[in-house]
Amino acid sequence: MILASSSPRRRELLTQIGVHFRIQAADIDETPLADEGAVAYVERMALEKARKVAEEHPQEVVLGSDTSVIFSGEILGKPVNNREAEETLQRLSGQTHQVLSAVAVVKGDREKVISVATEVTFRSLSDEEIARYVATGEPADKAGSYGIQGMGAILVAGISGSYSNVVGLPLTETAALLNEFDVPVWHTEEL
Ligand SMILES: Cc1cn([C@H]2C[C@H](O)[C@@H](COP(=O)(O)OP(=O)(O)OP(=O)(O)O)O2)c(=O)[nH]c1=O
Repeated sequence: MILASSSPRRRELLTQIGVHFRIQAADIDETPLADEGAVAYVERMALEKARKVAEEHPQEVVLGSDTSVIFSGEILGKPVNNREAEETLQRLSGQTHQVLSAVAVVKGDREKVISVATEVTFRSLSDEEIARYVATGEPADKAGSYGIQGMGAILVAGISGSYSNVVGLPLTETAALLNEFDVPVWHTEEL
């Protein structure tokens, strides 16, 4: 199968569950449509990434995914610069937000997409701490301007739901989806 992603996190997560794959990143326009809801947006992104690669490889199973942070009805993607990363973290400080990841699997004309939501609560962060965190560079390529798997772990007071979903790929649901397309995962084959 092919992972249609440039994200090192997704590569690690998929490896973690014993899936054999190769990588072909799909570059797509990630602009939300006017009035597009958060679930519709992440599912469309995941599908477009998977479809783009599947068109070139009609016989193969292709997985695409997208992760966004949702806070007070707004879709927060990756920050465009450090200033925006700081503003995002100031907004999320002391609050609960949703991390929404969609996973799309496409093989030829057959396609399926699911999405999973995880609630993440941040403790209160000082402006100084936010500035120090942004200066590490970690927020730059991450939805919501943080990485729970990295230094960002200590910004988090707690989560409700799937952890891997926050990092970029909900593993329980991904394994079930791959199973439907007959892609082996560790518990379906000898490693
Ligand atoms: C909230 C959060 C996001 N992220 C990352 C996961 C995703 O890689 C990224 C969201 O951007 P995405 O656009 O979902 O993915 P990507 O551009 O990194 O890779 P591709 O489109 O090629 O698949 O944010 C973390 O790594 N940790 C976190 O805690």
